[in-house]
Amino acid sequence: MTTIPSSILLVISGLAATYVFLRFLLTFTQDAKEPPALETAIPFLSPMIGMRKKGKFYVDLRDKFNLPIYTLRIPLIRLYIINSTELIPIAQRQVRTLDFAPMKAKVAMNVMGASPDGRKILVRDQNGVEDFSYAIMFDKAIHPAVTPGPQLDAMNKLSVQKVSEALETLASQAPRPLRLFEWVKKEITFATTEAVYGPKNPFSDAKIQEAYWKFEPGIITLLLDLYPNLLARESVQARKDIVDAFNDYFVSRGHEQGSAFVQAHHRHKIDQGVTGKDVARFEIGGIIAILSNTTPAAFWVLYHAISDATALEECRREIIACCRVDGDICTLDITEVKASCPILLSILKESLRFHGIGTSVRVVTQDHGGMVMIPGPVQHSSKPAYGENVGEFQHKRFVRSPERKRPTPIAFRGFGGGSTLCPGRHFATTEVLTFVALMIVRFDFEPTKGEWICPKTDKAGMQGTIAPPNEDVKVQIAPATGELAGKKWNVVLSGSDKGIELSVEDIQ
Ligand code: HEM
Repeated sequence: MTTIPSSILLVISGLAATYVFLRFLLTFTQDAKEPPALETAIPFLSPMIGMRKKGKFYVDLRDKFNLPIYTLRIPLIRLYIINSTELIPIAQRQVRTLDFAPMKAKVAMNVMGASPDGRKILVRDQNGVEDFSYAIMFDKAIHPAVTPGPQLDAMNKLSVQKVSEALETLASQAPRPLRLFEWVKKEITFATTEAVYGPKNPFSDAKIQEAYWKFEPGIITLLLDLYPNLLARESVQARKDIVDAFNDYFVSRGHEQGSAFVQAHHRHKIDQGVTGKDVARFEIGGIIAILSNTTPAAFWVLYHAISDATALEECRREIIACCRVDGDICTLDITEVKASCPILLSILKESLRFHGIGTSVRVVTQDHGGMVMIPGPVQHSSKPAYGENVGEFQHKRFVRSPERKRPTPIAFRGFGGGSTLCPGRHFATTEVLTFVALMIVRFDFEPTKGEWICPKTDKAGMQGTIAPPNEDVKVQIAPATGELAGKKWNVVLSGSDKGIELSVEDIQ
């Protein structure tokens, strides 16, 4: 008979004792008033392992346990995860009990690399607002510049012009092959930053664009402060290059020729006492906000508009209906596109739903502390909210029609919601719609592989709210044939003081 060596027996009994202790700890430290704690295989540790699956982890837990809200216990912190769509507005209304400002301060300190003085500004109470007043006052400071009205129109007009110029250049090169994501990334980064930063835009230097895409993958390592100088060296160096370029920009007063948005952000920094190179460091947060989601969003909206023949035909038809032809000149007013192209807008929202990976996070400032999380993928895969075909990309899902059940608006988290609702949504949407509308009326597309194969997204990091594709899509583009072939394009934005419905907050 074989016997088990005593050392192995010792390890097994040690593990069993640890397991019993952890289970005991979980049960006896869980308050009856808290949402139920999930019975995970190894208390405290299993959730940490599961989180590697990112958004899918929370979707799997929703499907397995079917709870409206639950507690996940990981070492040192409680996470309260909201599944129920109805609970979202209730949680979002508790603006200071469930507060994003402390989290934003942490992001700002670590990711932007604030100096010791800058760190103090991020956490302090200024003018009696309360702690973290920098973050709390930020939204108010930039609000007029990004809300529908003349200031936003001015920034939108510049972005429309830059997108239109990029497509003019592309038209002069077509037919040609294109690596779609690489190209979209480059052109959208340029158009967006030109519109925001103006004629002295630091991103007009290709090296600074490259630096941003080197910086981005290290954001989470920087945020968690996981030895970034060792584990995210490339990112730290790239951040330094961006900060140097933006320091030159602010010192030479480049922002004074930029958008109302960059000016409002700059004024906020100065009013809060930010000085020296921190003015440039604090811009890093703004750069992440404007670039990280806009580029994958533009890619996916374009991809889904051109890779489905029916969607392409229907979308083209509604855009062509907005074109005014006068001799050789075809004029397209983007304000009309926004108002009269419901299929294109639906593809945009469906792309954000289908490829959305963002989670809204709030810090609990009372009782046991911890964090409340609203994972976007849980809402975006909800059958009660979207119906049985929730797993499919439906290009007309968001088009209002008597034949179709309207998706529950609260369950659309493409732009987040509540106090952290994306303030740049109207700007970003105008740019993406302009870009895709022009692409599909001006060009024809053939996948180089002979068929459209939708890239997977499971390699996406956690820094953005829309997953970029794992690999690029190669296409052959050619000038579009048809009634508008050979026309000269005049793209305008006549202006609007009304936004379009992009989140439930826009409806209320
Ligand atoms: C299609 C492109 C974009 C998408 C999908 C998007 C989405 C989002 C989401 C999901 C959030 C976080 C919401 C939350 O945590 O609940 C957010 C925050 C933010 N976005 Fe956007 N965004 C886009 C483009 C932009 C642009 C172009 C700007 C600037 C002009 C911008 C400015 C911001 C800012 C400043 C925040 C932080 C808000 C806060 O925490 O107070 N975004 N965005």
